[in-house]
Amino acid sequence: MPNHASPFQPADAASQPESASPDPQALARKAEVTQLLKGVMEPQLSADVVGLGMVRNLRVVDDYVYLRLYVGSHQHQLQDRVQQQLAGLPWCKKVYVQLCTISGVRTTLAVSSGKGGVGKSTTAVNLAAALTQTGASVGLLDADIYGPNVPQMLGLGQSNVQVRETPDGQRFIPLEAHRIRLMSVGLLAQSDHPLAWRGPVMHKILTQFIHEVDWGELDYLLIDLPPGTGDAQITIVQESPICGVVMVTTPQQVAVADVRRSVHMFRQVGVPVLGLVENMSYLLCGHCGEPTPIFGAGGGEQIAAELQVPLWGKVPIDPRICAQADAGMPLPLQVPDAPISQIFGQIALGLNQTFGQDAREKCQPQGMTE
Ligand SMILES: Nc1ncnc2c1ncn2[C@@H]1O[C@H](COP(=O)(O)OP(=O)(O)OP(=O)(O)O)[C@@H](O)[C@H]1O
Repeated sequence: MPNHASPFQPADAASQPESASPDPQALARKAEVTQLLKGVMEPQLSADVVGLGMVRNLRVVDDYVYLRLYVGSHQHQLQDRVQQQLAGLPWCKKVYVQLCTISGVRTTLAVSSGKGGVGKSTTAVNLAAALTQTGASVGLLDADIYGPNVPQMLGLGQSNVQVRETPDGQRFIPLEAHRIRLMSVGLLAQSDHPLAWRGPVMHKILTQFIHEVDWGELDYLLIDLPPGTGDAQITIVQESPICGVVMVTTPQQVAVADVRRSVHMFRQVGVPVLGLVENMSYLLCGHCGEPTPIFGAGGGEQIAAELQVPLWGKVPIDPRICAQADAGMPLPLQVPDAPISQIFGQIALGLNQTFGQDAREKCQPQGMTE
């Protein structure tokens, strides 16, 4: 069972990069605000809003405080709590709290990797499938502009995106396969053509994708990020209420440096990295069952220990993964007792203990349910 007991590392909104040259008074006030915000607890997660990475872009300009609060659809009350907590600041004329949320979505998680081709989309799809098997409602946003393969992996390769007019403007309607709701940047492009977007266009399209999809009610939204730490990842991370990252790597030593960079990027913006999945850890011999470490060994353990991120699972190489991806059927749904299905099942249960129904029941008075 993955260790989800304490997935949140201490984060300090005051330590985020300053955009302007630091003014000592503003810095002192920002530290004061951060300290106060550490007193605002999220009851289900038993952690404060700063440690959870919910407070970002905190700025103090003269006597005014500005911040963004990244929350799930069930956590809007934290906006009032933050306002109340900061109401007593003697020097503060007004606190502006911008609520950043995705309508209907409780928990947004990112699936990320330091480099391409390590199995990030495979992890996202199989984890989404494993989560649906726990009874959760799950959406998958394929934001990998370099290789948007998720529609194919769910058997939705050539589908068209429908748009609905709403009083709040246009909304994309997600596709659905195997009880997973899906939206993908790949569905915007002609097949076989690259998504050749320059910076501002890419920023606009990704932002639209995050905010203009009509997901309905979701327990989990998984975002399959593009690999690395470039513009696209930063846009997505800044625009979405990601409350944690699942980091995917391979056992190879060369993958470790990329993971390190990626983890530091998330920590810099205050987003907690919850766990590490080491993919392609070994090949199980079809005859004798002997594991062979094709891509080296030890990378996952090394980076997990160094960065203090729990290693949630070591996923073997299994040819059925490729076959099921081509067939559009996630392995946990087709072969629930395959080792890979079991590993993702355990990770899904662990996530539910932290974010799901299990955790909600724990923090409610006896006998009450939502
Ligand atoms: N554990 C595994 N066993 C066998 N094949 C795997 C495994 N994990 C991934 N693959 C295969 O490796 C290839 C790359 O996987 P995937 O597309 O998930 O990687 P990615 O990190 O998302 O890549 P990209 O950065 O290009 O989006 C795919 O063909 C996939 O089916």
